[in-house]
Amino acid sequence: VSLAQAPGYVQLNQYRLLEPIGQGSYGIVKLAYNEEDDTHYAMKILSKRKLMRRAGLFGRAPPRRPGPGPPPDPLQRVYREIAVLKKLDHPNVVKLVESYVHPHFITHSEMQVLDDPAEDHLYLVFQLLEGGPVIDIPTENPLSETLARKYFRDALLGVEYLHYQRIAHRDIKPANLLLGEDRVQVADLGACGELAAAGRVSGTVGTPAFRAPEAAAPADKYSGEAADIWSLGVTLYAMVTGKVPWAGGSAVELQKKVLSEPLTFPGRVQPSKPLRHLLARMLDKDPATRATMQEVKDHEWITD
Ligand SMILES: COc1ccc(C(=O)/C=C\Nc2cc(OC)c(C(=O)O)cc2Cl)cc1
Repeated sequence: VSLAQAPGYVQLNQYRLLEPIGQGSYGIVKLAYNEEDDTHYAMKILSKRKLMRRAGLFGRAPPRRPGPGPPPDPLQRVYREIAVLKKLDHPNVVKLVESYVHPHFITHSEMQVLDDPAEDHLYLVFQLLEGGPVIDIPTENPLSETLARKYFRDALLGVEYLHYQRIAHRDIKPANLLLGEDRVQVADLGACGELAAAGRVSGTVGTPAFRAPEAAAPADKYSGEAADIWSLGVTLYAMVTGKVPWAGGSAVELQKKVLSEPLTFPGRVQPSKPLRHLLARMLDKDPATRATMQEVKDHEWITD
């Protein structure tokens, strides 16, 4: 692996790293040009140091959680994410092309992983979805219900596939619904958890405005599928109104609003009656009575 430092750009093997196209708590995503196949890709660059810091692992072993939750070591979690991504194959889930942890090749099972404690970066190469996120919120120009329905149907199929593979996404939001050749793919399994484990491991993963009210509840009440339905509901609300239903304040204050404030449709955008009904069913604060994936798929606004 050559990180040839030519003037102005970084080269990683056959990939030339170009401008940043995505940024988040996970790290950064850069446009990358592959000289071998004359094709552009999305290169997600993770910093091991940042991962360790976010997990507060410096210096002490993490408290071992009971049950099969995701491994606490964030590096192991990323390796697990890579292994999961390599096994997934669905038109509405992002495709991992290859991954590097510069500079030595260590072959783990069927994937090539570079590992070297000295180097801080971990590189994940994805097919480029040139349209980027389906919508950037907040915006005064939300999507029409027709366009939102087209994109949301794709997102539903992608999430249903993850649930079928016993995976909860746990961070669904517009930024993770990417638009490529006229279809939407679900991205970022960085927060995902096995449904079996997710049933017990609630914790505060994901993004506060999109996080289900029960995410702060005792872990036994938490269901990965129901939490994903909630986040899909907030995402659909954002696609058609241009904003999130509850916002502002600290994460704790926001969590309180999500738990206590009713769903409203202020502002000039009044969604259609069927859509308001679907949103109310997905944003039911009680996960036990919230719409299931099947109910959403069969809803009149979706099947229209
Ligand atoms: C304006 O044009 C644009 C074209 C493409 C993008 C873009 O791709 C952004 C993020 N991409 C990703 C992020 C991921 O996680 C956070 C993962 C993952 O880990 O699954 C995969 C991808 Cl691809 C942005 C703007």
